[in-house]
Amino acid sequence: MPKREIVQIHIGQAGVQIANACWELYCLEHGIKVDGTLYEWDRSDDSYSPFFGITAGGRAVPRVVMIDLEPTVIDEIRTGYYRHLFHPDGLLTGKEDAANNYARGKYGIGREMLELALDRVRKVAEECNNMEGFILFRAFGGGTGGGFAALFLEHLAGDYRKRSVMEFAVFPAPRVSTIIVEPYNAVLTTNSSIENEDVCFVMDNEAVYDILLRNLDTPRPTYTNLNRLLGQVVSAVTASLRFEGQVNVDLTEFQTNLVPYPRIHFPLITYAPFIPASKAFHESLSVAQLTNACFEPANQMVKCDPRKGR
Ligand SMILES: Nc1nc2c(ncn2[C@@H]2O[C@H](COP(=O)(O)OP(=O)(O)OP(=O)(O)O)[C@@H](O)[C@H]2O)c(=O)[nH]1
Repeated sequence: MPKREIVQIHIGQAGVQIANACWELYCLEHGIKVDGTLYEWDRSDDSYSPFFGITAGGRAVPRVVMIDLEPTVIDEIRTGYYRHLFHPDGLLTGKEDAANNYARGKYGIGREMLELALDRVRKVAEECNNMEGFILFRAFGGGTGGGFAALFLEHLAGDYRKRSVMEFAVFPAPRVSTIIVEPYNAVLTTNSSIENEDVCFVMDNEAVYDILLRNLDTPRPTYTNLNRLLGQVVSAVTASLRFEGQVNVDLTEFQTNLVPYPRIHFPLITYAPFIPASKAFHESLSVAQLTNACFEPANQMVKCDPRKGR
């Protein structure tokens, strides 16, 4: 039986910038160089195979499609450090963004991009032998991440009915926001997420910002810092999909274990330990300490109070 294969889809500015951090980390974890060649190819270790395909020439190619309605963010990848890693067909851009407008992303310019986006996903999916599902990354508050992604998800769920869809989404933060209409976009897009996805992990920038500020000695966190931390969390969540071990699971098991009712599928992520680089070599932690830390509100990736149920 071939190993499971998972296609990752990054939508909108936030989705694509998080992709930078995630794929950088996956490459480091699996010993893959910036051009896709492997540092030491141990044929018995195929832990990269859920996320990377391998060409006849021995190069690892990420199973990924990145979609944005405007070109600048993806152009940075096209010209950046990892430009040789990604398949050019997996990078899809339009000319204008959705201007933070859900309707523009869903019914306006987003609609024109839909067929092409689904086609690119189909191309990646057809190269798999045992595709298990999709992992989506986006921001609920953007016009592209909210509106276009909602439209895209409806069609994706229709085309791949039996495949799991898991998502990591940036949820609008309660107090800091760059876009005034973010809450509207998020509410509108939540419905598509409830209907068309199996599990959706939400994170908010305010919570991650506070973690960087308080626990990781980062005085002025930038999007790169936020995304690297999110990348770390995504890597930890997906480690059990990639590496062999007792907790090796597939995408459907995530759903079985974490989702009590199909429509209530927004697990809260907490992470531990957060240790700044300066202290990393001086700390030792027990399982009990780590477990307790996971129940600390300061370690949550979303600003909310679970005791109040919201
Ligand atoms: N964590 C993180 N959040 C981001 C990043 N870029 C934007 N955001 C957040 O994403 C939300 C806005 O969504 P964007 O992804 O910028 O918008 P979009 O989906 O590209 O939509 P349009 O710009 O309207 O086409 C805001 O809450 C931003 O704070 C990023 O690189 N990392």
